Amino acid sequence: MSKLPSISLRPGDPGEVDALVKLATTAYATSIGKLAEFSGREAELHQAFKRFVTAAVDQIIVAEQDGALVGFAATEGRSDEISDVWVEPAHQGKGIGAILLAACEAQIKQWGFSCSWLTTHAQNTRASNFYRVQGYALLNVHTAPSVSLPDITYPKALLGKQLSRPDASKAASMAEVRVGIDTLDPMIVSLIAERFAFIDRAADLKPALAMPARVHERVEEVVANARAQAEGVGFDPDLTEKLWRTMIDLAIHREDKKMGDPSHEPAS
Ligand SMILES: C=C(O[C@@H]1C=C(C(=O)O)C=C[C@H]1O)C(=O)O
Repeated sequence: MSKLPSISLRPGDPGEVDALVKLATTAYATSIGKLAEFSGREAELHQAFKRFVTAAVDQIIVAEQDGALVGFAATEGRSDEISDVWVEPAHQGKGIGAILLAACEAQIKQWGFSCSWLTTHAQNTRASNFYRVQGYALLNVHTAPSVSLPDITYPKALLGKQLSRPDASKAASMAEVRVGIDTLDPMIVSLIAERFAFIDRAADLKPALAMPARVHERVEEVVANARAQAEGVGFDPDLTEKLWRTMIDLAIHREDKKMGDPSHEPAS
């Protein structure tokens, strides 16, 4: 059985400014630093991080694993913007970023905001995928200066997440109804996109297993699960079944198309 990482969070300490700056500059070099024109500017970047960490150290949330500093995150003052999430490269992919992000979101919610937002380099696909999985929706892509070195501009993705959802029973006007719907739809679309990524993987894997696109027993199992889930939350199971059968038909159609397409290269 694999050992779960024992991550603990605590506020930053003024005595560890240099260690935090080192962590951030190392993580930066392997992400944004590879995408934007920062070469030859390492010393200035180091200074910029040092100024930021020194000024904000008590607002920084530090992650430790077995006593070692493995990451940190920060909000832009007491605001709804998450300005920094850095994880030591050797410790990336272990869920530390998700823990740090959730800690920032909990603070933002506590301060009374209903959304959190952040920017990342638009071509930093690893970061974008991470934030998408954590529930962030892409709001726009715009060109803006680097916070650390403002003479350098690069395409930034603005990502946002709804931290608390509108309550339908409290919507008093059609305008509020529509705000509620417009808040939920981006989340639903993100989840559908994630679900269909698994459908695409099924189309990759099924040919080698001689499995057809439509597996009747599995379809019935998925529909039964959705009906049970609907009943559990007090929603109409028949309506849920209709929605799910339509979605599954679309999924099977997509699998069939991919599997029959001679240009489709199944992943090994
Ligand atoms: C993903 C699969 O392919 C199809 C799609 C399904 C779905 O959308 O959940 C369920 C059954 C399958 O026929 C699968 O076989 O599990």
